[in-house]
Amino acid sequence: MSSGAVGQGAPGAPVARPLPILGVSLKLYLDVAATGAWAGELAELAARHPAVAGERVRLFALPSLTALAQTRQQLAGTPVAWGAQDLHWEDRGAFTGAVSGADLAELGCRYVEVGHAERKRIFGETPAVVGQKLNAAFRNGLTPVFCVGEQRAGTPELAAAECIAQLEDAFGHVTQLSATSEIVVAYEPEWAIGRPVPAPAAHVRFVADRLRAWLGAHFAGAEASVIYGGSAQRGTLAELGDSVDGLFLGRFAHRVSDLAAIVDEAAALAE
Ligand SMILES: O=C[C@H](O)COP(=O)(O)O
Repeated sequence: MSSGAVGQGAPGAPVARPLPILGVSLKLYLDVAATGAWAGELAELAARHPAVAGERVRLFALPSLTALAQTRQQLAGTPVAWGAQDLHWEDRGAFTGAVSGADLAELGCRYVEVGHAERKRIFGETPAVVGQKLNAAFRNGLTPVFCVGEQRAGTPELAAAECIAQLEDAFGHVTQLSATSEIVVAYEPEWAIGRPVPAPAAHVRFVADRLRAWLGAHFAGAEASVIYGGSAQRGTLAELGDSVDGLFLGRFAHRVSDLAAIVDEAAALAE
């Protein structure tokens, strides 16, 4: 871990409790036109739902890169934030096809996803690459949605240890935290992504608790949230309660009516 980068707080110090957060990654499921229709409905939901309009529940959307500029136009002026699903670890240079965190910040992105299981498994991102990308997010004032999760189903103790090792590995590359840095840790067991149902609630609660404790010891003073992803859907947040700060949604938020029901669950938790 880089000296001075983290560990500003005393071990066990409480992390500031954030508002419920619901993030949606569209991955590469929707084309540009379908993303436009979805974002339009999302903007309407934000306008009519009192918990979103009143900013008691935070929403963010991560469309595919080609739909990002359009999504920004549709969500500008709403309480819904937007961001990207990936970034490069350098901001400028000869990096064909790469996405600059500086450009994402210029496009008004608040969030950027780092270290998703699919980036590691399909695109071969190593822990060092993930750590450098985490640093690039902080450097550019973006809030990383930092994904951690065990590869195979097992005990919650082993899962928590694997996730914390991923956090420690990545934070070893972080040199650019500031007093206003924020992080969202998305706990996504790899074996629960793309399935019909999420991981068992007791498993998620145990791991989320350990992640919160780690953040309390190493990221105190900054806003840190732990959200759950991996086939999260209607009913998941109601079951998890305040053991998590929200959800990272995929397929089960493609219908904005389903997302609205999940916003209701988050609003109930916020009260
Ligand atoms: O990015 C989102 C997560 O990987 C969850 O996706 P999923 O709910 O479709 O399994």
